[in-house]
Amino acid sequence: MPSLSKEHFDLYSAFHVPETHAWSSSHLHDHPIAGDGATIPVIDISDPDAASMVGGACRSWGVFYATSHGIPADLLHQVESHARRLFSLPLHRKLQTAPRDGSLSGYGRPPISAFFPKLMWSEGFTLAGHDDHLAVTSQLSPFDSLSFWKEMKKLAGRLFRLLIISLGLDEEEMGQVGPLKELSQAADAIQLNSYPTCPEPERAIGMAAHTDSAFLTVLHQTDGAGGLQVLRDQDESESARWVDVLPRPDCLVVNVGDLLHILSNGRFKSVRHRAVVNRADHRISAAYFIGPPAHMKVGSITKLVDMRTGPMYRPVTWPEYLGIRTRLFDKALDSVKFQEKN
Ligand SMILES: C=C1C[C@]23C[C@H]1CC[C@H]2[C@@]12CCC[C@@](C)(C(=O)O1)[C@H]2[C@@H]3C(=O)O
Ligand SMILES: O=C(O)CCC(=O)C(=O)O
Ligand SMILES: [Fe+2]
Repeated sequence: MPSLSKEHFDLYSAFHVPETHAWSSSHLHDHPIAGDGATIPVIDISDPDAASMVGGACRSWGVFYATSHGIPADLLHQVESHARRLFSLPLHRKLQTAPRDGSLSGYGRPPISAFFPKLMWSEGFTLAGHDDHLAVTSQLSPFDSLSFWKEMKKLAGRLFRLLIISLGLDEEEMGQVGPLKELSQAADAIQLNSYPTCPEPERAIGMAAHTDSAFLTVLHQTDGAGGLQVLRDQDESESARWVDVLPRPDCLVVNVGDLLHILSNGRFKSVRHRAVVNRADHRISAAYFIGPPAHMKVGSITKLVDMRTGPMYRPVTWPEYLGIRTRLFDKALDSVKFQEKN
């Protein structure tokens, strides 16, 4: 019997998927898996035409691969080995950094675990800011992550600017988004995810289907079998399908979050995604989330609002939105929507 600490099943020594981690087929097979036809956009973000390509991908897919992203390969490698070291520690050591007194930061299950009757085949470190990154991981696996946080924030600022340009906004039309332009004042967080190999991957899920709440998520994943899938529901003619987001060399995965969907008055799609597991490959991912400063209310950019129908969503701050999601999860976005005007 694999070792069981008081509340954590040891995923690393499991010979089967226990009932606690066994998901129903109806949940896991809610949509078919797309054939290899579906191709997620791969965008060179230093291309002169990058703004319209990034804008187009975020409208239709809500996700794309970014190349020429400028994050040094050895920095990504360092973060990956830092994460592997963290996750390879004994469970009781990792549990010492479990989130305490209301903080989000620390080792454990992703916050969305609370919404599901079954446990996911993954573990994670949630880091709500660089200071938390230091506080949580310094006694476990010292790593100076500051340059990673800085580089990811700079990249996120580049991507955000491309999106704003693609919306055709000029300075004053930026309105309250103005100070956000370079995202220098933005708030950010990192989620390190570990998906151990699974003896019965068809019965488990690494990370259940969700949308991210922030403006943008920039994700680095280890090479190998992959596991991230995005839901492509392009049009009525075909049912929605899960599309694999396989690891690609020199590519980071960028996806739109709920708050960018709100800011763009619904133009950019907050893509639903999940992570499946496999028998052979212990997968790690590092997701960087960037959003508005904690006190800033985010509503639809005025220029994008059709004056007849008014804005789609009411303004919320990121913390407010996380609170709404804690209560309503998948219904969070609908709960901040102004009722459809008939
Ligand atoms: C700043 C963030 C963003 C969070 C909450 C908080 C810290 C942890 C992030 C995640 C990481 C795992 C999926 C998710 C859905 C989750 O449960 O925790 C993310 C969530 C969000 O994107 O809303
Ligand atoms: O590990 C992945 O590929 C997805 C992780 C994710 O969706 C998240 O951390 O929000
Ligand atoms: Fe996510």
